[in-house]
Amino acid sequence: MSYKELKREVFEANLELQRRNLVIYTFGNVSQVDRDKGVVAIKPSGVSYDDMKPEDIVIVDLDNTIVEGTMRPSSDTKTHTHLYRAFESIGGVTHTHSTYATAWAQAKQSIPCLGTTHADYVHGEITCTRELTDEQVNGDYEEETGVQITDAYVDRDPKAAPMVIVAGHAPFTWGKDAAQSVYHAALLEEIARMAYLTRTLDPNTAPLKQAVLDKHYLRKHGKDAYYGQSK
Ligand SMILES: O=C(CO)[C@@H](O)[C@H](O)COP(=O)(O)O
Repeated sequence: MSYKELKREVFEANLELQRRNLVIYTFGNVSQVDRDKGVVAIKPSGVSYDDMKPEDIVIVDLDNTIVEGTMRPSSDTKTHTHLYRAFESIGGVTHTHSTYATAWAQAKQSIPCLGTTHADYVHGEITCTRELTDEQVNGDYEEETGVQITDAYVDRDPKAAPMVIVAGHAPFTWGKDAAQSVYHAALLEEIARMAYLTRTLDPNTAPLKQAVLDKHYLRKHGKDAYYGQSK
């Protein structure tokens, strides 16, 4: 894929964030990796979705050095590239501040699997990371945010749970490409909203039985399916 084609795909994926009401103003960002070229295309920092153009998308390498582009890459670039280096199966990353998923992140609570809608897409809870330590916050903050995410996946397949919420911050999702990472961000927001409303109706709602969770997840994705369909 040429840089121009990669930028176009990432540009369209970023616009989809706004179309799905997952962001306002300049919140959030989407990227996609080209592993053959060793580069990542990502949203420029601080640019509103209404003003953004395909040529504004910035190309960086996996060490965060700008390869092509005149604008500053997203402030979350180091988190994106950390995930690409750690999770070799992923091709796209999305970060939003969508309302319900961010509320669970601010409450520092993982989202339990309370129903089959959740189970169709995530094989278990949607994990909330540990809070960053003061040392991490005062260090390379964006890189350390990525570390908190990958630390939560030491014993977990990122394909089986392509969405996470960062304590005190907001969600990150991923997928086989930028478009699918946005699709997972939209699914996360809906699942987070359902879970919030469920627990509002009954704070003691028990998680879905494991047999039902397994049935729903595995019939859709199988054990080795690569994320399943994305539309
Ligand atoms: O997480 C944050 C801010 O907390 C970011 O997602 C901003 O909401 C968008 O930053 P840029 O991508 O425009 O630098």
